[in-house]
Amino acid sequence: MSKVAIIGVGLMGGSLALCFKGKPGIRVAGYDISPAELEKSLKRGVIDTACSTLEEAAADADFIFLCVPVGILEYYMDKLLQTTLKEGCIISDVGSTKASISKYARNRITPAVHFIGGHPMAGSERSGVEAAASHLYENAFYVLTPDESTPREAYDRLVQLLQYTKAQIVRVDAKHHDEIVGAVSHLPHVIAVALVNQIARYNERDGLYRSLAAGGFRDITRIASGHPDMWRDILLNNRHVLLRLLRDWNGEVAKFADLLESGDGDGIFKEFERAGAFRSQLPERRKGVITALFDVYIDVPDHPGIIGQIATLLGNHRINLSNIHIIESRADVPGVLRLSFRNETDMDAAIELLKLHDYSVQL
Ligand SMILES: NC(=O)C1=CN([C@@H]2O[C@H](COP(=O)(O)OP(=O)(O)OC[C@H]3O[C@@H](n4cnc5c(N)ncnc54)[C@H](O)[C@@H]3O)[C@@H](O)[C@H]2O)C=CC1
Ligand SMILES: O=C(O)C(=O)Cc1ccc(O)cc1
Repeated sequence: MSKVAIIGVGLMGGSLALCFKGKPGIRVAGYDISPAELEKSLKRGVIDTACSTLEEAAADADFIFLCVPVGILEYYMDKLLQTTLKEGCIISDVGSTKASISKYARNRITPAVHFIGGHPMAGSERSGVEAAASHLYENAFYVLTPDESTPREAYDRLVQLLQYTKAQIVRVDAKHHDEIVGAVSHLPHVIAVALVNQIARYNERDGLYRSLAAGGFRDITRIASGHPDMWRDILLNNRHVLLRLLRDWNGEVAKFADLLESGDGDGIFKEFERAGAFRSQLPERRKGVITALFDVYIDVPDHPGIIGQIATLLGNHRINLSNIHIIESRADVPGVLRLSFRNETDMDAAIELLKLHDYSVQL
């Protein structure tokens, strides 16, 4: 029997637990600071055992996953190293930054146990065990950051366990991880928050801003709704990288201001052309560090109750919708409904079902 201990059974920890629970020879124990969250995860069948202390969860564990906010990872690392751990135990984490916790662990870990940092690059703006899902990591990248002192055997053992997540494991140096993830995840979150706050300020003078920001603006700024506690910790932890990235960002914005000031249409054209060319090379339909929504559009006759019918149809087939939005609905024009799913499997199942019920579906 292998024991897996999940410390912090929220969105990420709960999703990992769901991947492992019920697998042959695995028992999942959970610990959380919030007894209510822990009770919820036990009721939902996310963990086998709810532990009231960290020590109880860690005792005899073969794997321990720290799934708590980045700001308290070091505290838990210290606490774990003060308890009696099983020989060969692997401690990992799911924190969004990797350099500081890896360095912290390297300086303290004893030879009998191992620390291998991890970052499953999938998630959402939601939090808590209610949002946990066994498919969260499917087809996503899962970064592991072992260093030269990590025994091959321990790394392989962790990779083998993580096969249950169906994620693609990639090995990356911890500092390199923080630079890249800083650029493709942390910086976009800062920009989204700043942009939303800029518009919110204008809206104080004129409420039309909020009305016209519906739809596309709302979609492209979805990540601004991330959990403030979690993002405070991430940004502070990666602040040296972010300060550099923000200086570069200021440069990009200043370049646009210059082009506008000098009326340089050719320059503006080239900026869009360059961005479009790089963007077209980005992998499509692959889970990245910012969650993609899988959208389909269907023409719907304008009659009351249609949204309910579609939602019920999908619900009856256990297809999870993440959003539903009417794009056009006037008495004389057929409406277009946009259905958003969190993964390709749900989207494909929905397309098949809707076509079967004679809806006209477009991607
Ligand atoms: N939310 C996301 O999309 C992603 C988050 N991460 C990382 O995963 C980690 C966890 O984030 P989420 O699962 O999203 O958060 P969450 O809020 O859903 O879960 C965190 C859990 O930790 C518990 N917790 C908080 N303080 C604790 C403490 N002192 N002791 C024990 N438990 C405590 C909370 O009660 C909660 O159940 C963070 O380090 C975050 O950076 C990584 C990838 C994606
Ligand atoms: O909401 C989204 O799409 C995210 O960006 C989720 C997320 C948050 C933190 C991470 O370290 C990785 C992914």
